[in-house]
Amino acid sequence: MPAKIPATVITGFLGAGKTTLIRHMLQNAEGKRIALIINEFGDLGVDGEILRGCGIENCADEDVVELSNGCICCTVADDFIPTMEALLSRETPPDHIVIETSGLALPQPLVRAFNWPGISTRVTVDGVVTVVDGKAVTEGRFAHDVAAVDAQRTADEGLDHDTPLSELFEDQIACADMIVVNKSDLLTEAEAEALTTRLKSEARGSVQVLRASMGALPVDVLLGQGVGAEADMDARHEIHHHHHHDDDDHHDDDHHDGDDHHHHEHAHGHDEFESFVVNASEITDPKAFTLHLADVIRQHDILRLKGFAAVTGKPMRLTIQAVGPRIDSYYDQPFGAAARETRLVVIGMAGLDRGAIESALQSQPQKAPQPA
Ligand SMILES: Nc1nc2c(ncn2[C@@H]2O[C@H](COP(=O)(O)OP(=O)(O)OP(=O)(O)O)[C@@H](O)[C@H]2O)c(=O)[nH]1
Repeated sequence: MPAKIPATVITGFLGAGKTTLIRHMLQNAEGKRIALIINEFGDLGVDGEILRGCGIENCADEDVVELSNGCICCTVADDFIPTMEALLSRETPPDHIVIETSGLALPQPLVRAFNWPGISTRVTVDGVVTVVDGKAVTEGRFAHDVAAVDAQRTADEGLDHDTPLSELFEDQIACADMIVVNKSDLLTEAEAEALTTRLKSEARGSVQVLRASMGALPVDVLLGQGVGAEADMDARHEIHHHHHHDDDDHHDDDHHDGDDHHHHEHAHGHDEFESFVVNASEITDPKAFTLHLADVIRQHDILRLKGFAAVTGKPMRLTIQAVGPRIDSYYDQPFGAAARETRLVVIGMAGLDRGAIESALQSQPQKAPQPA
């Protein structure tokens, strides 16, 4: 029997830097044939576009597979398993499979899926890498400390108080074989130390915690962990229970039958989020536009905004990435055959004011204020 193909699961909250880390890995893969499976939240395939557009030699377009349904933990059977089977039955199967989960996915159901008949004999989970936005967590956004997050939420009447942000984060930590404290460039030495110590204490015992900037870690460190995570799920319990639990003791597990126990524990956190795509015309002033975006993000509590903008007079598309209040933008490649338009995916907690956000993003901001 041929050796099992190793698969690495890359998880981490929205905007932590999963795509950036994968891009770096592909650029440094040195001939290793890596197939990528991407599961994005929202229908704009930005991560797939970024990775496909990277022009990396080892990364042929056909090696980037996007799962069509938003949520990997609900669509394992319909979407993920067939995708894996198709990959495995290729004439030249990949040396390694890397799966990028959506920033809102729980990794546990995905890892469990590797125990499926027909999959378990051919693939094994080499390791689960959880990418953490070091800056955001240090600032207390989607932190572990549920009490602190809840206190913050309760203090801010504009926020829904009963949300699974911190649960998702903790589940992603609980499932990790390796935790990457990314965005270290934005942290002081002391902050990086403190966060590393804290994550080590929250994670399972054997877990490595590594710092990185722009996901730059040696490929040999990321891949080849050889853990076999799918056989070790008991150690990776989802540590959180139904998120209504605190409010209502009658929601305890006991009235659910055993089979749906795990399902119940997941509490379908992702239903609490929504995403949509906004199309807009060309923008004339990218600087003014990003300032305007920052306002819209703040005003509407948008968690993540990403996509491409067409800028008048520029043949290249402007990639825009916002994680909370921080916005990056850069020209990445010509539009080519794609329509010259601005397309942005917006992700936030359910209840976003879609109409208001759409019209705000579609309105052209005034010229950027001149520096004094
Ligand atoms: N300063 C800094 N920015 C980073 C770093 N890593 C990623 N970023 C930026 O953070 C933003 C989000 O990075 P992505 O790699 O798209 O994050 P992701 O986890 O794939 O995001 P989702 O797929 O939306 O969950 C981008 O603008 C990146 O350029 C880092 O180490 N330092």
